[in-house]
Amino acid sequence: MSTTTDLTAPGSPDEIPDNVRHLRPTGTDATPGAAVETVPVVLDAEIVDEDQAAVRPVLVDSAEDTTDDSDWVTRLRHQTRQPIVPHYLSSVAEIRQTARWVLRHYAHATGYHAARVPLYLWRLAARSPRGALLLMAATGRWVSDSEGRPLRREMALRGDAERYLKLVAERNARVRVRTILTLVAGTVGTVLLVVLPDVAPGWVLWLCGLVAVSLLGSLGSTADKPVATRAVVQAQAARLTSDLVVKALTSLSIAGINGPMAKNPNAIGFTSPIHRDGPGWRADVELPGGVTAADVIERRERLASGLGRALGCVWPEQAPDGHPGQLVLWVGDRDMSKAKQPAWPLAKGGAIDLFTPQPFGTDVRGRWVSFALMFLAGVVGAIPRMGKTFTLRQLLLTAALDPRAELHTYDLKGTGDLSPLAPVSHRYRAGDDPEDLEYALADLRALREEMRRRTKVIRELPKDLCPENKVTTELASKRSLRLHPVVIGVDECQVWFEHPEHGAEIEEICTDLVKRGPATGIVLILATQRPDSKSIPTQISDNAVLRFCLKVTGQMANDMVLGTSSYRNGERATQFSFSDKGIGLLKGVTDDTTTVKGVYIDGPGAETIAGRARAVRSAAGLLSGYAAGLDVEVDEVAADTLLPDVLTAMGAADKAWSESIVDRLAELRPAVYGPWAEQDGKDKAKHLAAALKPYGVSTVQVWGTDPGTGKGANRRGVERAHITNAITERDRK
Ligand SMILES: Nc1ncnc2c1ncn2[C@@H]1O[C@H](COP(=O)(O)OP(=O)(O)OP(=O)(O)O)[C@@H](O)[C@H]1O
Repeated sequence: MSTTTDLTAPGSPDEIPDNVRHLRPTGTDATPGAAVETVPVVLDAEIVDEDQAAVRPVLVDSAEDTTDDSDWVTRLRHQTRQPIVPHYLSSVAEIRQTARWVLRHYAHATGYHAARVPLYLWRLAARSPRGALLLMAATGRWVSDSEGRPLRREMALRGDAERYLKLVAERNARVRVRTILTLVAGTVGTVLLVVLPDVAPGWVLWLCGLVAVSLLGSLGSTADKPVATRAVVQAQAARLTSDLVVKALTSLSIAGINGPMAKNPNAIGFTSPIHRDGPGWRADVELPGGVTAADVIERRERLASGLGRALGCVWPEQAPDGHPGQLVLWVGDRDMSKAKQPAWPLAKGGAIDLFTPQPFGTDVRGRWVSFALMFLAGVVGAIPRMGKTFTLRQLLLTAALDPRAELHTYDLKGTGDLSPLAPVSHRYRAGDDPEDLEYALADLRALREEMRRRTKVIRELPKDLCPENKVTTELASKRSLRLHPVVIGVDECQVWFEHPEHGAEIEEICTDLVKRGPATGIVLILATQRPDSKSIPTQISDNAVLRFCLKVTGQMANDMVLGTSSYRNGERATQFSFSDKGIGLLKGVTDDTTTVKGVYIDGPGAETIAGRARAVRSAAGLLSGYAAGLDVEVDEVAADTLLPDVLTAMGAADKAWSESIVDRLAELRPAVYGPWAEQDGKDKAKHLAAALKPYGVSTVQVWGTDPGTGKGANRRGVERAHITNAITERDRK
């Protein structure tokens, strides 16, 4: 119900009732101690009706309001208009969701009580004797006018004979009338009891009996044992009041708050009344000048203590469009980490399109947060055991549900957390053994080549097919163009970047993929438990669009994942507790940085979803690579980079002996070409000739000088022009 408090009469601050706090218009510059123009608004009074709709408070102009017209207009401009249509009626989807919820709620309640009717009848029957006794006792007290007894005794004790006699006379008259009424009612009742069975139909008798038993049974029930139990148990969450918010904020020991509060109890302002917002309360707080929302966010734990709520219920945020001193405090009815999350919409259902937003997680208000996985590169960071791998796995499962997407899955921790994705991955490796690293490196090189090919294809496409010079869902569906989404997921990516031998090259390729990949349909998502500049090179983290930061312990790690200055701007993943598993700050893919809880999908759950994704791919003939049992050995993958490697090994020469090329190749990539170089000269040449054959390159006789003997000789070798022609031909295909 809305408030009925009358606030129309302005008065001095002393005259303002307790339940009124000063509402400071948004954007007011509030310097400590400065006279702040404020508007009283009812905050503590009940402002929410049963269906939790916020009702406009009664706003009253300040008594000192002598500002001129332009001030008045400015103030109006700064006011935030509340939506005319309540949130739950704001769109067809919301209306449908609300209607569905209401229907389901009442259907559940009806079913619950209907199933318990026999139990309720039994309870009523069992309690009716007690009810009958209580009714008789109450009737006896009423007839004997027992409520007047204390008064009569008082008069007798005082010796006030006149009043006593008056009271006794009144009592006698009352008792007489009530006795007659009781006798009449008793006689009518008895007659009805005797006569009714003969004259009334059976159902009337049953109905009368039922009504009598129900009434007596209800009378015989006690408050702690009601006849009907609750169909829906509501979480007991006390209402958030301005006093509570102010008390909690002053308990944070922030000098910038406590100082001004000592001088002016209204130093903390509210830019709009506290109201219901989803399953919780929202307070829009204007902090005293000099205090930022970040100062409060940093002390979330103490704030929760001050509010007397579980930590998982208290979510302070910097107001999205406000100044740094504006705080949005959302206090949920239930702990976010324990509240039941709705079922992930992608857990069931068919194929999806990665170019359209897909649900990722729920925000603190329990609403789905969605974004499209295409055109971004992502970084997921957290301290261990907070849900980083689960998040990456969920993102890769989302990708798997688009049958066109080619997955490259790397679990560098090697525990098999990403193994559910193996049946849908084009490339898959778990572990960080040297051969795993070689495999990944070869794949990355091939991906860079693929990205180059894609940029060329996109550049040459007609403008009407590719107006934005980037892949579209239509282009991705054209198999002949080979522009399908490529999603690379790497868990514990620091293993790659810190590798003493290949780290630099991997970093270089990943930076290229992060910068140029998204437009060509290549998405790279990196997860690390140690977000620092070594684990995720700055070049990469700076260019990532999607950022999801679960609990971290310091400013540096926070800014590594969320971007420079995020911590200073109040985006602090340090605020999460150890129980906030799967909860993090999501940045870059939604309008504002949002606290989001990812979906909990355990191993078997992930296998089921991946199984579904595989079935769709299989039906569409889109299983490839590892998933199709066609994974390649490191050597074969390396062949993809063989031609550019040979060019590098030849340096500026137009022709070179095969054995010299093999020796330089072995220096370039020992893990791949090292074994080739262990053979003698002729075998080295044969090995290279066999490797080049699939590319249509033949070796030729080349005149050169033996570095050992210094003598000239004719040996098998490679011509530079043959290699460059083969590269051109391969790219053209
Ligand atoms: N969205 C979620 N909701 C609830 N619990 C979750 C969620 N995500 C993860 N968890 C819990 O957190 C635990 C740790 O998750 P995960 O293995 O992803 O952490 P991690 O950060 O990758 O750890 P490590 O660094 O050791 O690999 C999981 O076992 C799971 O119980």
